[in-house]
This record gives sequence, structure tokens and C-alpha cells, in this order.
Amino acid sequence: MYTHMSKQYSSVSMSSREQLPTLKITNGHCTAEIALFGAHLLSFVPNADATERLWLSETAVFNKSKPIRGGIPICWPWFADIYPDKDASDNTKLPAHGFVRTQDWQVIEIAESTDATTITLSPNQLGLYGFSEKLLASVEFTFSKKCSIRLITKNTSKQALTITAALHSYFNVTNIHQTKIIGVAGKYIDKTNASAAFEQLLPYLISSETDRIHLQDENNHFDFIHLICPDKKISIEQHGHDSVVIWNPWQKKSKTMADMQDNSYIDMLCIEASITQGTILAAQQQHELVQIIG
Ligand SMILES: O=P(O)(O)OC[C@H]1O[C@@H](O)[C@H](O)[C@@H](O)[C@@H]1O
Repeated sequence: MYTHMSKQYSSVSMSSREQLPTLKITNGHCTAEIALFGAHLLSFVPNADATERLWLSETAVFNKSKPIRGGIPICWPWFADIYPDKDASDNTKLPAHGFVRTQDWQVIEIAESTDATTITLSPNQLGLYGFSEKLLASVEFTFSKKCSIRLITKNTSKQALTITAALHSYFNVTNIHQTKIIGVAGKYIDKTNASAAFEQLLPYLISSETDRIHLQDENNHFDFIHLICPDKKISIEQHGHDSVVIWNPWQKKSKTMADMQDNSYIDMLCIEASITQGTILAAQQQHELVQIIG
């Protein structure tokens, strides 16, 4: 039982991971857990097959000293080092993936019905690193048979503002060597290869370090992606993106990362609903970046 704004909720309870407060969701369709640090979804398990969809590192850090490795980090108002409306020479001074995955968020609203539990959060601090404080963010999670994550950006200023962003989802694929990606094809930019462009071969399998930006074009929208894993199928529906980023650090890079075990690259794969080209929001305009996971 969780109480917020003098209301009580039967499907939400307070919990924690080491030093981080979390919300646990248990309703008729699924269980899930969100850390308030980063509005970071840590777990989503539909009752239908009782199988965890998200990957969370066994050495993830839960003390606010760094972002949580795994689950769904929210990258906003920029993705990677792609800082919109900023001089590229400033880039090295700014944290990768924006400033909301490393701060506390607050619960704005909770709604329960027999169909779903919906939780909306917003970050405590806006307007950091020169971004307008009139650029607002919130995330609405809906937990039902599927889990929907909606990152809502509102430009409440009087001028146009640009964002890049991502829902940086880490999926639990059980065995990367036996996982096939359906719904992603066409050209990609290979960040492990000086950002050279390549054509994706099908079937889409991962067999080495992978850090790719697939840009949408007239033939490739990436609205529906499936991961065919040895023991399950994961469905991913996306909206509001201009790209999908696919990332697996593989073994050599994992060994250099304190918050990943040497072999944990084997059961994870990031499929990120991303805005890498920049979305311009006119004054008072709203944008939604959405992933729906089943
Ligand atoms: O270690 P971080 O900051 O969470 O980023 C992980 C990866 O995130 C991906 O989105 C990037 O394309 C990679 O280049 C990056 O290494």
C-alpha cells in the first residue's frame, strides 16, 4: 500500500534498492519496479508468462553516484553527446545522456483501475546546463498486460526549442548469441567504426561490440520491433522517435566497466527509442517519445 497526496493505492507500495527509494507495482496483469532516482524502470514482469523483460546489471550502483546500469534510463534533453542548440566545443563538459537520469524525480499522479496502474513523475530540477527551465519533462508509466513508457516534453516558452532524447531500454534477452532482431533493417551509422555507414544484413544478429544508430527513412520506421530470444519473444512498439539505437558493449568493453560483469553482455541488448537528429518544439508544443513493451 502506498499513500500519496492523502490517497491510498492498493497496487503500489514503497520499497528500496540499497540507498534508492523505489515504487513496486503489483496489479492483476504484471509486477514492476521504478526507482525515483532517474524515474528509472528497473523491472517489468507480465503475469502472462512471469518472465522479466528488462535487464539489470548485477553490479549496478544504487547510491546516486552514477546512473543505474540496466532497466530503462531516461536520456533527456540530450542523447549521448548530441547536445541540441549548443556549441559542440562545450560537449566534453556535459554528462552523457542528459541530466535527468542522475537526479530524483517526484510522483505527480497515480491512477488505478482494474485494467492498469498509471504513474506520472517529473524531475526535480529543470533548466540545467543552459537549457531553458521552461522546457518541461514528465514520464508516464502505464502497467497493464504491457508496459508503456511515455516521455513527454513540453515547451512552455515563447520560442522554439530543440531536444534529443532516448528511452535507453536494456532488454533481458537470455542469450545474445541466439537472439534475432525483427523490424530493424536498412542503413546504420556504426559508432564502433568512426561513424561509417553500413547496410544491415538480415537476419539481424549480434556477434560483436555493437553501437549503432539506425535512422528512420521512408522504408524503415522502427515502430514495431521484436526480439526473438531462446526462451521468449519481446515486443517493442515505439512512437515519436527518429532513430533506433542498438547497443551491446560485448566482452572487452564490459571488462572496462565497473558496473557490468565481464560476461553479463551475454544476456542483455539495448534497443533505444531515440531522437538523434533533434526534434524542434515550437512555442507551447508538446512531444511524446513512447515505448510499449510486451
Ligand atoms: O555508459 P552510458 O553513458 O550509460 O552509455 C551507454 C551507451 O549508450 C548508448 O546509447 C550509446 O550509443 C553508447 O555509445 C554508450 O556507450
